[in-house]
Amino acid sequence: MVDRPKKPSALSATPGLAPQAQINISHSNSRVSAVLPTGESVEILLYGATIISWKDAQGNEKLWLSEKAKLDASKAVRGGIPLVFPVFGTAPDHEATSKLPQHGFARTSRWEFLGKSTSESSSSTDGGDSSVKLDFGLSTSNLDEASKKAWPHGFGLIYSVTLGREGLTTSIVVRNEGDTAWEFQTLMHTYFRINDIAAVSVSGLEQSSYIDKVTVPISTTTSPAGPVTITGKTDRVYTPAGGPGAPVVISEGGQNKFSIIRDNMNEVVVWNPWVDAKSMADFAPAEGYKNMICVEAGAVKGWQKLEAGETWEGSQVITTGN
Ligand SMILES: O=P(O)(O)OC[C@H]1O[C@H](O)[C@H](O)[C@@H](O)[C@@H]1O
Repeated sequence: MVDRPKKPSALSATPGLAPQAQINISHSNSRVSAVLPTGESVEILLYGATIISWKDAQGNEKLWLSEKAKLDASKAVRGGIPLVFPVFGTAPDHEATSKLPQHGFARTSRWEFLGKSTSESSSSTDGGDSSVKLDFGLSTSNLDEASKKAWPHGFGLIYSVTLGREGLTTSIVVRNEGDTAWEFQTLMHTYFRINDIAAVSVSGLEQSSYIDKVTVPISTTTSPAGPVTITGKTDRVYTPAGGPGAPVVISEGGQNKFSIIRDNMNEVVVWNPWVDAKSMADFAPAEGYKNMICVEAGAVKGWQKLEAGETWEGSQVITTGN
């Protein structure tokens, strides 16, 4: 027997063979998932291009998903990261979008998976992909007849989900593919999973103007100097004073859990339905409002206008831990 003290053992010794992110298409071509060699993972429904799971290397879920969320394309998903476009809420006074359902059609339309556009390899000795980017597309031709009729504009969206070891980035490119100008709003409706809402605080929203959608009538005010805590039904549209580049941080028990920085998304919506969750048919368990907080990056105050042929891009970068 030949002794081979230096037999090749590590794939990472050969850069071309470094472990890659694994992409899997499942559930009759209706879901896409990606797993990094280090174990982080993300799962996306083509229905709405809704991210329904994001786990760290240890398998800990980062997003809250209702136990009664519909994942069969019958209703917008309650949890994960639904994508709002071209209207946030409803806009009865904005004629061009007034016929659309709450939060528009992007979250209830079937997107196309455009594939893995890039992956980055780590240069460290453990080798392998340290991130992977998945692209999804939606354009006028993908819409059902009702949506086309309600919003008869030529458009194209590319939504990119980048899974990394440190976090998750979502970005959207909006393009006017028609021959007249139109306006839109967009938002990434992230449901963060937390253990106990009573221990959660959100910083980065201090001394910022916000619209309070819970008061009757809706009011606009400026937040105090301290971080935001949630002690009842909360539905606010903040324009953080620090601008998109200043992090909005969700802490629990004094520990940073998530940090969000934004590009071109000037607003941050903070939503927790509190005990109203009990009257939402797809919200389960009813006490689940204690385990979630929506902190949503968006461009939702006023409208983004695109002339024919123009594009707009917005994104959020979510990192975990300190
Ligand atoms: O129930 P949905 O249509 O998914 O909306 C859920 C929530 O989305 C946003 O956070 C809005 O600010 C809320 O007013 C709304 O209740």
